Amino acid sequence: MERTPSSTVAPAGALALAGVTKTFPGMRALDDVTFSVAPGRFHSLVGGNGSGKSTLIKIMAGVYRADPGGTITVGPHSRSADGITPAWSHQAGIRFVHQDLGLFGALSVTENLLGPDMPRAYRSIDWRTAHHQAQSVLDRLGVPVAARRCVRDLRPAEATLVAIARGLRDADTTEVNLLVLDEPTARLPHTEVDELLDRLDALVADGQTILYVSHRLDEVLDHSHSVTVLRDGVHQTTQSAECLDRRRLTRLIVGEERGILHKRASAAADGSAAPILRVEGLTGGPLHDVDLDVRPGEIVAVAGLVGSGRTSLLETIFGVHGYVAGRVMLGGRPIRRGRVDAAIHNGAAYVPEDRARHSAFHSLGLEMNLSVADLHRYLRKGVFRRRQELRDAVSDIDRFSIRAAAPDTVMAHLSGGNQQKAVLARWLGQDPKLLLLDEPTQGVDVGARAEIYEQITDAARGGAGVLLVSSDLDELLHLADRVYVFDGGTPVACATGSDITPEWVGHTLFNSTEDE
Ligand SMILES: Nc1ncnc2c1ncn2[C@@H]1O[C@H](COP(=O)(O)OP(=O)(O)OP(=O)(O)O)[C@@H](O)[C@H]1O
Repeated sequence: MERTPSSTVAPAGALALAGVTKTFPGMRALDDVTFSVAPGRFHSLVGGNGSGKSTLIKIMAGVYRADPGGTITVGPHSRSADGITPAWSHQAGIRFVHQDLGLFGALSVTENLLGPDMPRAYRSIDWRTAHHQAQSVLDRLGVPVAARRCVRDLRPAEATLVAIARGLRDADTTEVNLLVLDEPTARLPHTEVDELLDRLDALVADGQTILYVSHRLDEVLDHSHSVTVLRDGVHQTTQSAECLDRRRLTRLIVGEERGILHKRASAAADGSAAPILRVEGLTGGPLHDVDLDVRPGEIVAVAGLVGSGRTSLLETIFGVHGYVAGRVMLGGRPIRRGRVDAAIHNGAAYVPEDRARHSAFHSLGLEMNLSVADLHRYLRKGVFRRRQELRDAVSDIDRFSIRAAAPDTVMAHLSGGNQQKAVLARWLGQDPKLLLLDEPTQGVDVGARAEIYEQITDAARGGAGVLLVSSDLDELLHLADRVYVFDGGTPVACATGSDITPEWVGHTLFNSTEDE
């Protein structure tokens, strides 16, 4: 392992990047990025979609090779950025927790923590010692989870803490200089976010350096000591979080010219109009006797904890799943159960939560991903109007601030947030009668978030009904005319207009689960 000369040795736990550049074909993802992080700090790395955050992390992990010229220093270990391998990264004491936690759901916490290092007795596993070892790691790190539990039974915050504990399990015997967390709260219900962040604060108080990637600016501002902002692959600033507020940080991320989110004016729904969506007695899968409706121009939100049936509700309405009882009416007409084509034909559009897996065509170009829901628009007399498709793609790219090298860039080469924007653009461009949106701004940057809210509000203003699932409390408060709280696959409470308050949402969510 290379070492820095003693005069430039960074203190243990510190990170220093100098001149890190990464070029993909047709795209400079990182341009001469230089910044450093002091040891024992909670340091956030923020930036718009496609600004280069993941690329930087992948270089530090040895997944991508940087262009020649840069250097990365972690504690006393230093290496040219184009020479980093996964083995060097591990030896230098960098540990990663990715958004996909990489845990094995069917296995116990102990097995996930110890992996190949499970203690053995004769020819089998010494389970007693294994659970004991795993439990002492969890206890040392203050993770309130029993080692014997099965990972699939953990709440999302608990699972994230177990993934962190796996990264730090050897921190008492080996050097762990840096813990890198890639959007760890993106998939957490808002009720569990504080639990995770409090634990991270405690780790930092014990001296752990954390590099925290997030689009959630309130978390960044409330918990970080310092913040680095990337924009379009260029380092904008590294400064103390104390010098920043939400407005300044937003400006640094999106540039001066982009607006900041404003409160939605008021509900625009026509109370006398017939519902665009009516769900009656819907029962099937986790859903139980669900009644709800959405009127034209109305944004109806569904809140609930993980497992409350929120996503199943949208999937069932869209025909992804069948059901055993009840009915779904779109525009006054019953929709055949389990038929996505019937739902689309009757004006429904669906943006799923896991867009990367369920909605993006990774090997196709961006322009095809945008046009795929309405291909016949481009067919004239049997000829496919390819140029028009590309022109429309250019306009969507501009409208949704999608960062791509070209309109026909392969989808797999877009950043996660840009893939999400593309899927949203695909459906919002259709003028649907009913928009089914599952966590529409998860992983989307602060500038595009405002844009997406405007598009959703515009769709409602144009007469569409919107059924929105969101774990983001601000999003619910900003957009919803009406909120249903789900628990155990059924609505347990509903509030409208000014009755939708953070207290009401929190109280209803917790009380409904306590009653179980
Ligand atoms: N394998 C690849 N091939 C080509 N271009 C790529 C590849 N990976 C990333 N890029 C490009 O590099 C740029 C930076 O992407 P990156 O994934 O680092 O962004 P990010 O800041 O993590 O964004 P997000 O917040 O959306 O996750 C993007 O424009 C992306 O399209």
